[in-house]
Amino acid sequence: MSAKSKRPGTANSQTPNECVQVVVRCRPMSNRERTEGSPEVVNVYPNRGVVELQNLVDVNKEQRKVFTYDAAYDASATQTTLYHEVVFPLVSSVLDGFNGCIFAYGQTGTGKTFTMEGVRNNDDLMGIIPRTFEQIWLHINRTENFQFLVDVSYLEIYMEELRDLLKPNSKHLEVRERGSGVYVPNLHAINCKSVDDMTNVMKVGNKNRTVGFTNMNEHSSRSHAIFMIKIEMCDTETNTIKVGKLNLIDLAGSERQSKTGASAERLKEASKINLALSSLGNVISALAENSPHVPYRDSKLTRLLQDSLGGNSKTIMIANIGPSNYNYNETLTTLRYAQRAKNIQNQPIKNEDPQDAKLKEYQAEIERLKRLIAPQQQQRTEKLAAAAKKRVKKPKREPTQRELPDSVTQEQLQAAEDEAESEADESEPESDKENEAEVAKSSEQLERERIENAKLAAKLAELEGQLVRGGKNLLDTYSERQIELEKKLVEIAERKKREIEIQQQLELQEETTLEIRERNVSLEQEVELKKRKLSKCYAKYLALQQELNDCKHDHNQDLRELEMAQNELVKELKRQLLIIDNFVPIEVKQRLYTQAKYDEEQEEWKFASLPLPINAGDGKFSSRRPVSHPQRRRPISEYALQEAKSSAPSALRFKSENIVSYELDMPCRTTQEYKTPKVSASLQAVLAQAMETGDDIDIVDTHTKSLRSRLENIINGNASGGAASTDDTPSTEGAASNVRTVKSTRSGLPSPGSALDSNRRPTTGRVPPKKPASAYPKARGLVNK
Ligand SMILES: Nc1ncnc2c1ncn2[C@@H]1O[C@H](COP(=O)(O)OP(=O)(O)OP(=O)(O)O)[C@@H](O)[C@H]1O
Repeated sequence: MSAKSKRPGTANSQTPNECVQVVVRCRPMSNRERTEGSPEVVNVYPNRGVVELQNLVDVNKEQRKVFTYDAAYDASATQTTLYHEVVFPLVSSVLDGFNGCIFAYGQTGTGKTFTMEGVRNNDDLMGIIPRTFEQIWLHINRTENFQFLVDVSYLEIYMEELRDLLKPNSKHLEVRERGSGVYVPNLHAINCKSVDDMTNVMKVGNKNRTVGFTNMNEHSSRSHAIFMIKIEMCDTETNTIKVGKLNLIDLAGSERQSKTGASAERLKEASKINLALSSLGNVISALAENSPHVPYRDSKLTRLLQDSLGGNSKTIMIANIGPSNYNYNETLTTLRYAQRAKNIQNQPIKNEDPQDAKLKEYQAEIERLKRLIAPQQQQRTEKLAAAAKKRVKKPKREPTQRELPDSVTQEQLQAAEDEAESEADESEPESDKENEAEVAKSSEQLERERIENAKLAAKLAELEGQLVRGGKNLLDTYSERQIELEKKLVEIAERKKREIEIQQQLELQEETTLEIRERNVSLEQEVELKKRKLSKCYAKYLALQQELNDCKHDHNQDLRELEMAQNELVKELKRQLLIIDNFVPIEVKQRLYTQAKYDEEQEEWKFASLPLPINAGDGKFSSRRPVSHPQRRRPISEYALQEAKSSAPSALRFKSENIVSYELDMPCRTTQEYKTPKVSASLQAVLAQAMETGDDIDIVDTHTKSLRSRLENIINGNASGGAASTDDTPSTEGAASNVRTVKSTRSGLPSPGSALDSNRRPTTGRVPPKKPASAYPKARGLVNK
């Protein structure tokens, strides 16, 4: 059944939802535990409702577990304290027409039976059940203008079977459900009229209860026992009825086979007990988690507890635990279940004017019987009178024994008979045989009616006897002082309960305050941290901005320097080109152009060595040097490069190709010192025009183009008389570009006629994609002669 779909009560008033009240009770150390030297691991703080469990089993786990409950009792708590503080208010509610349930839960041998029943014939050690008897009858005896009907049943669930403890041989019992809740049809109920009646019922039931011996407990309950008290109350002034039901449950203890030393039979019992308890645990969990499905139907126990857990009852769970480390795991399980049970919400209802109240039935029956008896008595009296008149001679009749239990009715009857007889005596009619027969006949009829009447009266007396009139024996039961004492105890209990609640609230508030304070502290720290981060970031930002400005400044400076360098280079280039074109003989120029080669690796122009004559083997020298791999450059190692640069004698072999680096024997001088020729005015104008570059050289393409074209013009003009360009010989334009000795990456200026000569260094400073290989390894500067 769903926890949300609460069963409606029958004409009852509903109170707000109420959580299951959970109380933990820790028993003292047993003798066995003491002798075995098992340490105590449970600390109870009764004024805060707190239980602390120390973990000595697994050092890796949390050392202390703290649980908070509605109330917690240590070994020193007395039965009286527990009753007045926990149970008394609940029983008062039951006497006000509510359903109530108290159940003791826990491991075997932790004191469930001790808590519920206590020690017999010992006022101090008396448990909850006998104390409720006293409270109930004290209430009944105090309450005037009320009629009470108190019925008691006692049953047990043994091996998942319901057994009537008051009628052990009764047939198979079942749990049923109806509008007002779960019930057990055919369960024997005994009407009680006093504390003694109830105590006797309990004793009879306990005698029939299944108890066994285990290692953990000498008198271990092997069944779940449920003592049911039903109190029907009728206000005789308003004629309203209310019903209170109280279930007092002593569960069998959960146990471990290894610890209890269970025999085959005990094992079977234990498995059933554990099954029912685990289904109770499942129900508690499902209710605590507000699950849509609550598995009440998994066991008889949970079906019977359906109203008490998540139903219409006020419920108290007493979780019994032991203090010893030996039972650490079981104690932890019990405490956890108890913690969960705290979240179960019930919807208690007040059973007012229920349709199925026995008291109502009884009252109706009594009325009916009274109505039946009264006219019959009247008739009888009249008949007796008439018969007496007719009687001539009064026959002396022995008075029959009155079976009527009701003294009032008997007196009335006696008076009527006496009256009739005296009347008959006074009139003294004459005896007549006919009359005598008639009288005898009517006497017989009267006798029959009288017997019938007596039966009805007996039934009436029995019904009336079951009903107890309230406020009768108050002074017999308790003195005024005792009542006063009782009230004070309840007051104290109430105050203590409030104290615990306040203490718990205080602790909660302290925790919250601490949390807030911690949060505040952490927020302040966070702010401080963020401030520091922010100032760091700002400093970084300023530094970066400065860096950016510096970079910009440097960049501009570099740019200016580069422009200046470029200008210088262009000027130099122009100068050199002019010199070459005007003063270097064409053949030399051609040779230089042919030999000039751009070294990609060293990024500079170099003169390729002239091919040496090679001995072909036949005594003749071949002009061509054999190529190990045609059309490929001979690889030059880093070592070779280094050696070529050094002046060591061993380095000669690496310099072999660079003929330019050899010192030549200077020929005898055949020329004269150069004297500046007299340049004609027109030539000077041409030179001046050629050297004219302006202060700032624009590196934009158009400008470069114009410059280039001007240079080309100069070169072409000067070289027009030289050798004509062929496919095999580089053109003059190509030669002009080959003269460059500056690193073109630095100048950034594209060489003139770059489109015509593949040997020229590309304008971008990068090697252009290779063209299809020609017949000669141009890359090495080799040309067909
Ligand atoms: N609070 C207590 N003060 C003193 N003795 C106690 C207390 N609780 C339990 N005991 C003792 O511990 C023993 C076991 O208690 P009890 O039989 O009530 O356990 P139980 O939980 O009902 O066990 P089981 O589940 O096996 O029936 C008994 O001898 C009982 O007197």
